[in-house]
Amino acid sequence: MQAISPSSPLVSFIPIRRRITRFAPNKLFVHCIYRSDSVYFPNGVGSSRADWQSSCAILASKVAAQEQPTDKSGEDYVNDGSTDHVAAINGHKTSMDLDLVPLNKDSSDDGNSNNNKLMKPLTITDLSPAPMHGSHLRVAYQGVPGAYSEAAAERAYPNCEAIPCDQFEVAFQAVELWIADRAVLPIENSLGGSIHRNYDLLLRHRLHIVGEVQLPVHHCLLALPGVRKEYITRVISHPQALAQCELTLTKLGLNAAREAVDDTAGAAEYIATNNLRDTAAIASARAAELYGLQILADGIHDDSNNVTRFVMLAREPIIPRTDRPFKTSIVFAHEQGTSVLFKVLSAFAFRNISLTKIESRPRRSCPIRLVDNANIGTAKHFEYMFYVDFEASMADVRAQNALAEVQEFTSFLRVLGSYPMDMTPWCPSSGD
Ligand SMILES: O=C(O)C(=O)C[C@]1(C(=O)O)C=C[C@@H](O)C=C1
Repeated sequence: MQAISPSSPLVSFIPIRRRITRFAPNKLFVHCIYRSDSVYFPNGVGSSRADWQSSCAILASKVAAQEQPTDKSGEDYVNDGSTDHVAAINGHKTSMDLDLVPLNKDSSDDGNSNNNKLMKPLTITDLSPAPMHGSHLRVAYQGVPGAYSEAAAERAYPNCEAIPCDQFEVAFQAVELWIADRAVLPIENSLGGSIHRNYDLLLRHRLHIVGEVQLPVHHCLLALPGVRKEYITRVISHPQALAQCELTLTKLGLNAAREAVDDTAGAAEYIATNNLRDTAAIASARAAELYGLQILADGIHDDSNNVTRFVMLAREPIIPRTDRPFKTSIVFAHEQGTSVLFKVLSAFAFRNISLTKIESRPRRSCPIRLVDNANIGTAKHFEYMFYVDFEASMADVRAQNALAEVQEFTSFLRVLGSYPMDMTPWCPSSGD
């Protein structure tokens, strides 16, 4: 496949995706992305943004406020206060594209009302759509086409319209503003660990976790066609991808500096756009194909069990069930910090509820607690928010009782979501 470079335009002005980027407070811009002879690279290393994209719509806050849908699903809308509601994108009313229950419009539209066509009553399935129904859903992810997050969005919601966003924060806002229906974002990786930014954003925003996807991640070392390993002086990729390939990069004997960029596919795109013959990217085989790069080394992650867990986010929670394995994610804090941790965790242990993950993050509203002891001095304790995932549904009475107890020991408690566990058969990464 041809590289995208100034001398070899691939396809001129064929819209391939919408990409969302945040330019200014209170305004979100949705861009039609055009693949022309130069390629946009987010926030990075020598971008040529203007050449590659053209603005399709400016979503002004006043228009949005007038047209904001007033149906039930909009009532609970909450955002962080930094952005306004948006109701129309490129002429489409955003609420119409959601997977809400379809209404029979025949009787009111043409005057030939057909009284036999009565609306079907709502069922529990309408209220709690299965998370795998992806068609017509617009799903925000961070990165550019070819990113693992795009693959995760498509796995979570097959046939969805995957919408690239340049930052995690933008993906959250896209859902809050009804530009997207869901977001699919990485939360932890089996080798690289937690994606802390998304833990912090879960707390700052009001979206609900409605599902999870565990994606085997198969990394390749990519470079321009004809480039040999010996020419490489720099390897660029997402920090997580660099961490996941750290040992293998050393074993390959590359004498190369490592540089972090926004996403793996963006790294591949950047090399292609700027015709860099001394730089390699860590990215997927699909990114190699999309941006016309060759695979210098295949499967360079340090362990074949390289899996990233993504969470699926929505404006509304799903109704928890007990007929299949569910997981629940909570976040809590206490003025006495770590001293209550044992009591909180014992609420789950006594009920035989397994914890699958525990993470702590700085408590930014009061990061330090001072304890004065006149004789000895002042102890400075760091304060944390604790995130816990446990294996039970909120419909399970054991989980309800455990949380009632946890509430007694904490000053802050929020359920981030109760959602079906990813139970797809184990299939370690073997090439994408
Ligand atoms: O850069 C990408 O391709 C991403 O989708 C991001 C991301 C991450 O944030 O962890 C996702 C999966 C891999 O673990 C590496 C990078």
